[in-house]
Amino acid sequence: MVALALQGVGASYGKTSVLADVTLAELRSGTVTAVIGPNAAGKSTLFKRIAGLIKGPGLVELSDTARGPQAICYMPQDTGANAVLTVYESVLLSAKQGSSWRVSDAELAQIDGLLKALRIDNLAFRGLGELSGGQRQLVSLAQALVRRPEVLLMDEPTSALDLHRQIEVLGLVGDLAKRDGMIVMIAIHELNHALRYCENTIVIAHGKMAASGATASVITTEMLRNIYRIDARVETCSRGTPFVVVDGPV
Ligand SMILES: Nc1ncnc2c1ncn2[C@@H]1O[C@H](COP(=O)(O)OP(=O)(O)OP(=O)(O)O)[C@@H](O)[C@H]1O
Repeated sequence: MVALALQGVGASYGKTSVLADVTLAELRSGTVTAVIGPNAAGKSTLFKRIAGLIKGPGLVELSDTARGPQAICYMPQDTGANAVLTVYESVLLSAKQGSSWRVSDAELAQIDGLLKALRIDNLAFRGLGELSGGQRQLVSLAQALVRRPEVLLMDEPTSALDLHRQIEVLGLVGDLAKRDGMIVMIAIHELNHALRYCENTIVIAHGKMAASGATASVITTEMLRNIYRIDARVETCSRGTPFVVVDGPV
């Protein structure tokens, strides 16, 4: 079991500060948290700061974990495809990051299972350079999930996927979070997915945390007006799922 908390976290690029004072009470194992907010708000920067890829003020506190920094995996928005590798090789390479090169049958079985779960097993021996954008995104997901991180930071992981694949992937990630006790944070623009798949939501706007808490308490008419500058309502469908109805710009 792992827990993650942030205290006064910030980040700069050169002399320009783009993120400041992000404080977050403990996120717990098995939970999925949406990170939402307008373009250029600082969502990816927050992930890079949590993953230790950039430095800055404040504290990223990870509870005792045997795996140290390896416990955190950041899946970036754009993953440069190494065209030389096949899908299978790239996932295997990711699984072996930071460990010995000996490959066990269990690890091969894990990769096979993951490719099947993501329905890309048919692509296993295709070169990464031959894939569509959505297929590449699914391979990036496999590369992240195969590492079995304790904290998984996913930057717009479904942006290139069709609607069927989007809900399949978000459902799978939620199931794996619960099964393996992962903390998952997902930067996502589709607010209906946040409402449906993420128990908690953080709003980042202008490099600051504007709100955080249970998703239903964060995605409100008031927040949509203040942060996104849209007139909108959160309604509940006949099956009980909340969704955003947009009336227009403010
Ligand atoms: N490597 C960089 N060097 C300088 N500035 C950067 C760099 N990366 C991002 N920025 C700037 O930092 C700010 C926050 O960017 P970030 O990528 O964190 O936003 P975001 O919320 O993830 O945006 P989006 O929803 O558009 O992906 C932006 O103003 C961006 O231009």
